[in-house]
Amino acid sequence: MNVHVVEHPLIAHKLTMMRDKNCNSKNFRELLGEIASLMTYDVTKDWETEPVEIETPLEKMTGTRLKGEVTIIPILRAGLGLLNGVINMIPHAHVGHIGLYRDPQTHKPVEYYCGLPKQLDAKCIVVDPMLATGGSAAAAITMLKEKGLHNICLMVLVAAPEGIKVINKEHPDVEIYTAAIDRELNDKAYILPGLGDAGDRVFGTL
Ligand SMILES: O=P(O)(O)OC[C@H]1O[C@H](OP(=O)(O)OP(=O)(O)O)[C@H](O)[C@@H]1O
Ligand SMILES: O=c1cc[nH]c(=O)[nH]1
Ligand SMILES: [Mg+2]
Repeated sequence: MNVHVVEHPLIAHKLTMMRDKNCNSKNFRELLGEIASLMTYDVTKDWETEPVEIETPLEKMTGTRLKGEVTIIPILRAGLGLLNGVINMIPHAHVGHIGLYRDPQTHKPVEYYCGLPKQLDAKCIVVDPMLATGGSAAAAITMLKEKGLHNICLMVLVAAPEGIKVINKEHPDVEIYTAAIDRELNDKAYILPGLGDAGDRVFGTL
């Protein structure tokens, strides 16, 4: 399976605080951003670098910088909750937006926005806290590929086994990074134990 569970005591601690139904929107947002920054460390750990000539205050040296362009793509709305945490770590990244919501009856994603930077060779990190049925992330990745973006990974906070299977089947080239793999989906396609509706908790629309 193409899935990495990013295991770290700080991530586990913060995610548990977020799952608690008494965690308010302010704390939920802050914790989500902090976990996104911590996860970025793992997502980028094998990224290619290149040498760069610089001058310290004392002498010239050959340093290291990330090679190539980077684009972060939050899936609206909830994906916006991860954006700042990732871009704080990669401040030169471009940002694209994909707007999708799940139809409450069919649980299928409905597209309402797609705005992407032009850098087609960029490494893309698609971010969304929840991978439930996998429909939204799979549709977002298909949209990126149709626009010519092919170097794609997916960062989520909580994944259901069902969603992981869908991404692995429809997009076997895409590595998934998640802070946790939960048990299952309920009959409304919510993740159990999960953390509820991530968008509502980020934006206080409960
Ligand atoms: O894997 P799936 O079954 O597609 O479910 C996951 C999607 O559902 C949530 O978005 P939602 O539709 O609630 O939109 P929102 O972010 O605007 O709240 C979540 O943020 C994912 O995008
Ligand atoms: O558990 C879930 C499933 C889909 N979307 C959410 O925000 N939460
Ligand atoms: Mg939602």
